[in-house]
Amino acid sequence: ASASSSSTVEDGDPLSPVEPSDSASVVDVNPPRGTRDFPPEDMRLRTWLFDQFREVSRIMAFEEVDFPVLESEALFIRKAGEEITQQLYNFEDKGGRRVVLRPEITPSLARLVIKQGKSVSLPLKWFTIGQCWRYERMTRGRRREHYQWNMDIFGMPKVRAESELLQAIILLFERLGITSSVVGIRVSSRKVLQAVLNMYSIPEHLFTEVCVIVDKLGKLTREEIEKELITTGLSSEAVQGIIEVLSLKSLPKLEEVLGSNVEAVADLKKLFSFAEQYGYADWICFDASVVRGLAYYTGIVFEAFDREGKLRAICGGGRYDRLLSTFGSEDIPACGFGFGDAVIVELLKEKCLVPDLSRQIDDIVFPLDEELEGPASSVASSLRRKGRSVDLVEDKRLKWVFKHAERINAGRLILVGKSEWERGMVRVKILSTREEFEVKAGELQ
Ligand SMILES: OCc1cccc(Br)n1
Repeated sequence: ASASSSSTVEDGDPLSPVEPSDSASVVDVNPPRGTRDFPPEDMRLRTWLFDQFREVSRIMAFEEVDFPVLESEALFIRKAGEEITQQLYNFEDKGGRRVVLRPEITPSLARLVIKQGKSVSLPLKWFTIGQCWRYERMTRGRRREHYQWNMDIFGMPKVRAESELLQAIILLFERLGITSSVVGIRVSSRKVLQAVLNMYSIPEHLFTEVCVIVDKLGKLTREEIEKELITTGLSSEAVQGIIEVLSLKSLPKLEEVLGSNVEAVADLKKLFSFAEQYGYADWICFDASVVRGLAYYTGIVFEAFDREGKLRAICGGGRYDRLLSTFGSEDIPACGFGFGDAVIVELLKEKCLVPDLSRQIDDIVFPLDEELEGPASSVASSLRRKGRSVDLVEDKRLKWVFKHAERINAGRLILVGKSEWERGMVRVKILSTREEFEVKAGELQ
């Protein structure tokens, strides 16, 4: 979205007139609306979280990939009325190209799989962690960017793919100290809705639109959902039938309603039986109301939620077997999820599960006066070349240095003093034990 030249832009916040740089007023030091800075403490938490994402991806034998945040707008033009495509952060670049800051990562994955063509051996298991954007009117004060961990499997048509992705999500929760009593994962299949629409002979072309509407169950009232469904042309009998089936939370009941030979039932039964074997059955539950809001899902869908119901979905995903053909390529069965960096942090903070991530520095090197700044450089350099983290401090009073050592949890204080240096020595203080001794500068480890 580009800022207009008039006094306000479409999201209502008045544009401050651009001040000449020599004016008294300071530039606005806040990041753009809806975006975040990551000062060191926040960055340590983000890095720790992303390290957990990476470690689970490694354990699951996935390969890391990456894509530009900037993508062609064409990758995201879909007609199903999804929120994500109605909030595209789109603009025209200086070459007249229609581009976006990507709102999700799956289409980029699909694009690369198509581009790689026959050179990739299937199944392929790829993951990435990347920033995603939306242009949302700030009236709702929601963020415009977040980071998403995505794991996707291409070329695995059976529910093994969904079972693998569920294990990845559950391994992540367990690494964070979250148990199945705190978080659950609702699982269903869009084939449930497909079967219901078939029961009412509803035309295929309405399927995606109906999915996007019923995904708002829980956000809109039942009446609003029914009204939107009727608007798409469904009979009130069909609407009632859909709402009734989507309120089911028992797989045996679903089997009663749809019959045993419906693909949705077979898939879900297989998935729940695998879950027992993986040992994560207590994490997942069948809930027919789960459809997820992305147009391209075609099968099993799932979303993780906090059992207290205070937060938005923690992550979500599903099968999308026909995405590639929407880009003009031959379809490859695929399945994946997106896991955002914001809701999970809210949950960790609420459950006091954020680990101690304070700074840890091995050594502080401090010259006791100016003429020792050179020798302090060689002491610091030799320790760093041995892989130790060293904070080289000067022009400070010793009192400040001790305070600083505490602040950054330094292991040792290496004091470079004149009399010691003349004897080829430095003074070492172990900060945890207050133990102090001299060491030959050349033998410092
Ligand atoms: O999950 C929807 C979404 C997409 C892009 C950016 C943000 Br914040 N949220």
